[in-house]
Amino acid sequence: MIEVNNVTFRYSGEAEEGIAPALEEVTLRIDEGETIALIGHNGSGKSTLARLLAAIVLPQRGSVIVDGLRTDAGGESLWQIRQSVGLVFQNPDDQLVTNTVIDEIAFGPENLGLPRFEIEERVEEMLDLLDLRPYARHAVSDLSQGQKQRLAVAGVLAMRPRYLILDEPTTMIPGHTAEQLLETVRRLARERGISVLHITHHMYELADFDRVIVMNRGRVLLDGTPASVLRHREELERAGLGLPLITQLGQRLRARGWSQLPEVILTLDDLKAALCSLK
Ligand SMILES: Nc1ncnc2c1ncn2[C@@H]1O[C@H](COP(=O)(O)OP(=O)(O)OP(=O)(O)O)[C@@H](O)[C@H]1O
Repeated sequence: MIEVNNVTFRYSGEAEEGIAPALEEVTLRIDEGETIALIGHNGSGKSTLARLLAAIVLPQRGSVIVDGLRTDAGGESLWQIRQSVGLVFQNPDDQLVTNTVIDEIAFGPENLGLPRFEIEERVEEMLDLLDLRPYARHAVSDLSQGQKQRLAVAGVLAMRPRYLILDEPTTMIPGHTAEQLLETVRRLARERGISVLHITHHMYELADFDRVIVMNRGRVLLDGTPASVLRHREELERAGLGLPLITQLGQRLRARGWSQLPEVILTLDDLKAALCSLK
C-alpha cells in the first residue's frame, strides 16, 4: 500500500511561502492491485504527485509511505522504494538510456544485480509482452514514438515493480496504439496484482479504471469510481474538465425525455445496453 499523508510540496522550497505549492495537503491511499486514472488540468500537480510517489522528490510537509517505508528515510529504504515503484515518463526520450532494445530492457535488472539467466528471462518476457520482439536488436533511435513508449514501459516492468506509474504515456502516440498499450498494462495489473496509476488528460480513458482521482490546483478535488466522479459535472467544469462525449450524450437524451437512462453513461456499450433495456 502507498500512503500519502497530508503532503505539501513546493519546488522553490519552504523559503518562498508566497509561491503557491505544486501540491497542498494531499492525502490519499493506493491499494495493491488497484488501477487508478489521475486526471487534472495542466499544472494541477499530477506529475509532481508521481515524482513524490517514486521518491524522486520528497515532501516538505507530510509523508509518503510505500509498503511501510517512508520516502524521506533515505538509504536502504529508498533503494527498496525505487524497486517497488516504477515510473514511466511522459516522453520516452527522457527515460531511454541505452543503444538497443534488448540492452534497454536489461538495464534495470542489471542495476538490481540480478544473475545473467534471470536478466535474460525478463528480457524475453518483456519482448513478447510489449510486442517488441521484431525490434529486439534494433537501435532505440530507429523506433517510432509508440515503440519507444512500449520500450519505456518494458524497461520499467522488467524491474517487477509493485506499483506502476504512467505519466501521460499516450499523449505522443496514435489512438489505437495508445489503447493497446493501456490494455496490456491493465491486463498485467489484473494478472499480477500490480497497482497502476495512469496520468491522463483524456476524460474518455477514465471508464476503464477502478478508480479516478481528479486534481485541481495542487489538491485532490474528487476521488472515487468513474461513475461517482462523473456525477460532479459542475466541479469538473470549474476545474477545466468536460464530461466525456458519451456521458454528455447520455445526459442530453435524459433531458429530452429518456429519463430512465442512468445519470452517468461511461461507454458506448453501456449506452447501447441501457437503450436496449428500455424497449
Ligand atoms: N521542475 C519544476 N520547477 C518549478 N516548478 C515546477 C516544476 N515542475 C512543475 N512545476 C510547477 O508545479 C505545478 C504543478 O506542475 P505539475 O507538472 O505537477 O502539473 P501537471 O498536472 O502534471 O501538469 P501537466 O498536465 O501540464 O503535465 C505547476 O505550477 C508547475 O508550473
